[in-house]
Amino acid sequence: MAREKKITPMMQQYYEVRKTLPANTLLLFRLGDFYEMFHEDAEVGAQVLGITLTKRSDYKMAGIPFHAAEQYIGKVLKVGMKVAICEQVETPQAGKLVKRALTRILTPGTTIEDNQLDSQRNHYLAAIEYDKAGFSLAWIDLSTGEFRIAHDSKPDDLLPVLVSIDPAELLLIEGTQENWQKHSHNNPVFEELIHFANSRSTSEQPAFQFDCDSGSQAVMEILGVINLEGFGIDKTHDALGCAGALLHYARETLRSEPKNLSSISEYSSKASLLIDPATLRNLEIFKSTRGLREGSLIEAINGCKTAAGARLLEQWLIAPERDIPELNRRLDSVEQFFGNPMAATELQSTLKSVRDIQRILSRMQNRLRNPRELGGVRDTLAQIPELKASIQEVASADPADTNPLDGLTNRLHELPALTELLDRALKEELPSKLDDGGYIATGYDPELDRMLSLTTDNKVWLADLESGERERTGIKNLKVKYNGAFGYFIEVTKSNLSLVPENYIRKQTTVNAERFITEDLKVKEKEIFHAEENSKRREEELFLGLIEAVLEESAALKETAAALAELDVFCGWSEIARRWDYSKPELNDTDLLDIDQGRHPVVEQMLRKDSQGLAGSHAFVPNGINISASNNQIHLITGPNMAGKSTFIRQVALITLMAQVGCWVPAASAKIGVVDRIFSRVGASDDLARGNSTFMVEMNETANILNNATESSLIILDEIGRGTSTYDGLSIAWSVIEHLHRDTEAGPKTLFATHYQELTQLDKHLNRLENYSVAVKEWNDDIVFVRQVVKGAADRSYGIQVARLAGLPTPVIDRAKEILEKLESDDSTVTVSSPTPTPVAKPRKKIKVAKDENQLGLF
Ligand SMILES: Nc1ncnc2c1ncn2[C@@H]1O[C@H](COP(=O)(O)OP(=O)(O)OP(=O)(O)O)[C@@H](O)[C@H]1O
Repeated sequence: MAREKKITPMMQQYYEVRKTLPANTLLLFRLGDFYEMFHEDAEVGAQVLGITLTKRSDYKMAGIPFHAAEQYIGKVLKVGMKVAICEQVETPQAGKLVKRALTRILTPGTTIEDNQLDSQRNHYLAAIEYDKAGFSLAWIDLSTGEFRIAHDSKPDDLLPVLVSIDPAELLLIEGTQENWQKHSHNNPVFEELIHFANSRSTSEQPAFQFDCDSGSQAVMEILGVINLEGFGIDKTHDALGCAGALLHYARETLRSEPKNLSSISEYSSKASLLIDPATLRNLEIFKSTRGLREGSLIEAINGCKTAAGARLLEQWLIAPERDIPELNRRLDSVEQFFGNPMAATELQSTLKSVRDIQRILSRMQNRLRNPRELGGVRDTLAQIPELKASIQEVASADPADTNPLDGLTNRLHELPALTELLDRALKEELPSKLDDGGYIATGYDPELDRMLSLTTDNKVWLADLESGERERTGIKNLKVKYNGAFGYFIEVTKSNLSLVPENYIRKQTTVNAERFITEDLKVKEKEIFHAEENSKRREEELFLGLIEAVLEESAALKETAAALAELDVFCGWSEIARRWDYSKPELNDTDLLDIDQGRHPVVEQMLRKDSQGLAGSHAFVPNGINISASNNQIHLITGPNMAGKSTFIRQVALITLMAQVGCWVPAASAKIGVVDRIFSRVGASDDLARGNSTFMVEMNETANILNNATESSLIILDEIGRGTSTYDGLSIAWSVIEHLHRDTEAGPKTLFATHYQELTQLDKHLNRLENYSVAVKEWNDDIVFVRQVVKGAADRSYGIQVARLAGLPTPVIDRAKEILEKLESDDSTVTVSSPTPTPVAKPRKKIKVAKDENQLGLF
């Protein structure tokens, strides 16, 4: 029989904690100066962190030094796992098991530590519930205190915001993912949700945690209110269940209430410009198709100098507006800085010294405090008077009575008493760790000064002791030293031992020397330890007092931080507008989109970069558009490959979006009738990983557009139908256009780029369709791209010329020309001449318009 193994009390303690943890969690168990992992955790941890796996008696172990823990924890969170921290919560005593407790569970969505967050991006934890009542959503950023909910009967209307917030972690009711899988067959919403959940850390929680009543109660409790009317939210709001689940999870992981939540707000899809997930990807709003920030719209229009500014810009892009007064406030604010470049530049350079108050405050409220961040509050407050004065300079240049910047200035609080206190209390240079001590300025607290002078006196006493003893004993290299194990001692080298006086008490022998203490030194040592302990305790007390003083002003500080972020976005936008020659768009509620000399914000910057800042042959060619839902609703755009069709239709969508976040636009002028949605079907975004063929994706996206577009929407469609056979594709493209045109007075504004020449005939039949083309010049059988959008259809497609430009071998080009000629002459008997295969598609025939019925016939 196997001998029963004895478990040590410490390991017993370990197992007790381990069994309470959620799945996918590594337990870091504090043992002295190390966090240790045991058993399976050690194996996983060693692999994820690249550290050594060791074996002690019969279990595996892996450890990390406690002072370097943060960077290791960051690595674990990055792979989507959680980390539980079990700390020693009392001073260890020899022979006694030290008390330990779980102090924190760090998860990808709830971490608030500085070096585990991307300072430029919001960091959300989201909860979703999708049932018969509709789609509910709540999200929270624990690092800033932002807390929002949303409910919609149509999930399509909330997918845009869900995908845009891109949460680090997702909470779902137990069994949800299995349920989604069951319903996913040919249902794009479920497919999108499954893909969304699979691409981030997801935790399924018991259904009771999503209960609406208890959620509502929990939200009111945490915000300290008896109803939610003050936030414009009904107590029975369907998404309060999700909000409750978030709070429950936050409490579990922080091991205490989140203390930095002071408000909750509702996101309404009705008040926002909605951009469905496919369009967000296609238009490369938050990242390029290669998955990078570089090449995205957000990168092109980010001129922020502070992290909080960059995060606000992201928030505005997450929920673009339809509210014209709010958009005008932003556009007007940019104008103020645009007109005063000197002041704007000055403001921007001052903003560089502003610290991230939103996140610092959130950490302070949740017990993560350090002297350097406290100093950050001081340094930021010190900038406020100067910032206010600079804004006033800008604002006073405007003779109007009310200035768009007034509201912003009023939200910047100088807090003179707090500023003075922090100035007086803190040293200039501050440590990042509380334990390091030495952060309170001399003269702030007489008590601390007295304790510190004792320590200084003691150091003098020790120095005096060394020189005095050297003289008294005649031992020239006698030293007074200190180490952690023995405290203070006198060290004498072996060669001088004969000179050691009688009152020295031998303590330790080393290879070359003997160590001694004396009665006096022992007494002094006690005094020194006592004084150091006292001064450290006193310093921490004072630190807590200062934290209290900051937290008392948390509401004003929060408001100031938010205003600073706005200021940063406006200044950044004004600088971009100047640098790239943007103009202020005029927003209205008509059905018109009128852009004069528009440019693509990202391609324009890329071209300039490629030409190392020089204009000329690499300069972007501007193009305008005038399109309205009730007049010329559909623009059919033809033109050769590479001519610039996709770029043009995308730039129209991007300019509209930019105007609806309040940013100036790359155009000579723009009048934008506010749109409710932007849809796109652009490019071939293969989705094989999600089990869909290219054509299936194209049709899913098209179906979504046809089902959800309204007269106030903007649609850009690029080569619909090209993923299938010519006739099928043409027929689909044709009927899509007919459907969008509708028999009514107006329809969604649509830009339709195509290579199907046949469709250009549709203008004879559909009175709100106009033909446009991107012009090229022909020169000796070659083509030159001029990138200009002109009225009228393109006469031919020039595919073969473009293929030659791309470097296709000459024999292939010559043979292609031969085949094309035969096909165009309606001769279906193309001679087979190896190695070029016979074309499989039937030759294309011309479209005829059946004159008498006003109907189109294909054959
Ligand atoms: N207005 C413009 N000014 C300068 N360069 C442009 C402009 N429009 C497009 N380009 C350049 O031309 C390239 C091709 O443009 P785009 O992809 O829009 O062509 P396309 O007509 O849609 O081609 P295809 O039909 O093959 O998809 C772009 O990558 C861009 O670099």
